[in-house]
Amino acid sequence: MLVSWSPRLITPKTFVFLLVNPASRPNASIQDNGVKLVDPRGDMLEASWETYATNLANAETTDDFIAVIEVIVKEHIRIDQPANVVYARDTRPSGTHLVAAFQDGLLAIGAHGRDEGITTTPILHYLVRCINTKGTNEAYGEDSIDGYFKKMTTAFKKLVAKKAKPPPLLVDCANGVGSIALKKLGEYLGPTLDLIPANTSINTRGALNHLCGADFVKTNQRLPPSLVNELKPNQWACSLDGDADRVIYYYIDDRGNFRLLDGDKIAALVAGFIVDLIKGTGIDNKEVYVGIVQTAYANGHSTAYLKKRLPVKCVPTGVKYLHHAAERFPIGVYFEANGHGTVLFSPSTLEALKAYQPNTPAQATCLNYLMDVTNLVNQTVGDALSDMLLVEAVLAHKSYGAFEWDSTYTDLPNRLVKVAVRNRAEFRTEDAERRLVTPWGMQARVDETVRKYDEGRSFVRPSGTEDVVRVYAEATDRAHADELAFKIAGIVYDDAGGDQRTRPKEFI
Ligand SMILES: CC(=O)N[C@H]1[C@@H](OP(=O)(O)O)O[C@H](CO)[C@@H](O)[C@@H]1O
Repeated sequence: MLVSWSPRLITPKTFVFLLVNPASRPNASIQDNGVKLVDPRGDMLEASWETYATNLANAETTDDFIAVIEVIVKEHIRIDQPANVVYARDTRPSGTHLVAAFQDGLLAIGAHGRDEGITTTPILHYLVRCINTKGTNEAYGEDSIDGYFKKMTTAFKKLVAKKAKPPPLLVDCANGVGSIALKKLGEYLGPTLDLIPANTSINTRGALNHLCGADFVKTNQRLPPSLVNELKPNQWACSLDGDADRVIYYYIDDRGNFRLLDGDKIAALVAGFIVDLIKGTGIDNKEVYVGIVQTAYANGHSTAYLKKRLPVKCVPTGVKYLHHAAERFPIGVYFEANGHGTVLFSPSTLEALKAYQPNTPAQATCLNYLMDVTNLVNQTVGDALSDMLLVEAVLAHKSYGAFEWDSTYTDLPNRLVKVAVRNRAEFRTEDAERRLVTPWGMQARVDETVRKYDEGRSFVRPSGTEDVVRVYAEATDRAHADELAFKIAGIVYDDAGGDQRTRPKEFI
């Protein structure tokens, strides 16, 4: 619904009465002095009529309207001052035009802009957190790109100081902005870790993510062709994605097989390390513990492995869901199987760790390492470079190679396919996207098919980023996982397919 609203014609209170229908938005209630909202996490947000009056002339829809209020109130935004916007771009040629248009927009509304040039998504998130927390007791760091690299590499160097030097690391930069950041990272790391960049053609049109990058490796479950003659057996390597917010590891085993070490494997490795450090500190505080957040795409064996050891929560696909769920744990480790994730330490956990007095030198060492981990991880968003250093630090601590890490648990073979359908809005899900509500009857057919496969699991969900429906399937062996995915995709296609380009025999 589009609503144009002029504050001169209608009072904000009437506006809210008109738009916030308590029946459709049971989490909003009209009060004498303003509006009360309860966000999905149960936080109570309040806003006075004055706040509405001064700010909401630009809100066009009910959802915009509510979202604006929620952010203003929750983040204590000073609405009487001009906005301060930090921006940057990636390496795509379209970036220059987009930035120019964006700068015009800033000028038009009288906002201050700070141009950070070409940099990664996670670095931009880092800068915003630093600016917003400056001078508070949650100050995150120095608000500069140098500050980002210094914070992360100082922590990494402390973590690995007494460990054997890790072997040189081959890093596929997806021909994206990660290659610029990786070079800089190498300068800050010095001799601590040798990084060997691959796929760094940032000026070649069409090269971004082409036959390389985290998504290529995860989806195709094979090496980027450019690394085929580079990677030696048992040497591990990693791939960043185009804006360097995800990372995937892999290696070639003794028998020449490609082995993926994806976001689930990273979560298991990192969570195990943090749990060991907490135990090592001797801290006797039931409120300091690790929880895991995954999506339905997490491999069934990773979920089983983790559930035996830690609380595990499954949320819908998308980092916003994972991040918020992880904030609810004292230490929340969240990773999508595709390699996007990080670790969040709650403010009270950080306070407890800072206040804790260890009793032995060994406990003090563990506590220091834990604090180094809090500085190494980018707690604002998934960050390929920070996650990569974290993995390298954990491997160095555990004296693990790729094989030992891979042996934590064995992945179930799995297959992800996509189906173009008439209208993906027909697909509605529940239970963190693991079950279909509509089209009516489809879930029952999926269940009936899945039952025929040992350790079979499959789910169907509409993509949030592409006009397709995704089908995921896993089973005890490769042929069965492929067959199950193919059969479920067939069910989807028969009931709702509409595009001849994705007939079942062509599913990818
Ligand atoms: C199966 C898969 O990898 N889905 C991706 C993809 O979402 P879809 O909603 O599946 O299109 O893009 C998201 C944004 O990058 C990412 O968070 C998510 O993991």
